[in-house]
Amino acid sequence: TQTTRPQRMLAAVQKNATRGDPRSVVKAIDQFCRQKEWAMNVGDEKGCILDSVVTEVNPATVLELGTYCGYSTVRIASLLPPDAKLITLEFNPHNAAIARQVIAWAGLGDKIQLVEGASGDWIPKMKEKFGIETFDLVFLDHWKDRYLPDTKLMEECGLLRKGSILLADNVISPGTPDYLEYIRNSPRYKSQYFRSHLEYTKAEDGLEKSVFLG
Ligand SMILES: Nc1ncc2ncn(CCCCCNC(=O)c3cc(-c4ccc(F)cc4)cc(O)c3O)c2n1
Ligand SMILES: [Mg+2]
Repeated sequence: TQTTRPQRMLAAVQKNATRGDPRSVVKAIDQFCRQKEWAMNVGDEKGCILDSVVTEVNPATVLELGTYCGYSTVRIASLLPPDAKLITLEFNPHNAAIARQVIAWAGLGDKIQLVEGASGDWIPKMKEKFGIETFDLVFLDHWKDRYLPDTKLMEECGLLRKGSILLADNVISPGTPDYLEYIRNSPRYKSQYFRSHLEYTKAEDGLEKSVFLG
């Protein structure tokens, strides 16, 4: 029977990456997506910007919205300090199953908690279910029309503190116009656009980094 793209991506990781070596997992996925099949990972170019933000913030608590196959999950977790925790939300059970295996291959299972479900359902439960006070860094990479409502939800649930960083993928392609409008005009955020390209292509895309001012 026909395999899925996430299954073929996992096979490429298991074939070409070294167990327990997160950067080799990232490299194997990027090679697969450049040489074999495009896939919606943040990719190597925007991934370098992601790396620099993670390194600068050095977060103890990270929330990722939209795991897909775990590429950015592994990329972020590979840079976290020893006791840091990354919670990643994925509602597609097939993608979640693939991501768990990618995360396991990278040897990062003890830093990452993958939760299956929709952001709108889980954000209000973060404190009670995971003992989270606030997130130091949030990576938004899920439904593009959920970036704004989920940001407002995180504010309402008290999950952001003065200095929390939001990093949003795809603000140009596919685009998140209502989120950009809000975050760039709100007195509660200081935003910065990092211009780049849509993963594995020449099309424009970029990351929007926003600091919550409290
Ligand atoms: N609420 C909730 N909670 C939890 C969840 N878990 C998953 N989801 C649903 C997420 C579905 C995938 C989201 N990602 C994208 O759609 C995406 C698309 C492109 C792209 C595609 C075609 C083009 F021609 C150009 C660009 C590029 C990207 O980098 C993207 O990230 C959830 N939703
Ligand atoms: Mg994306």
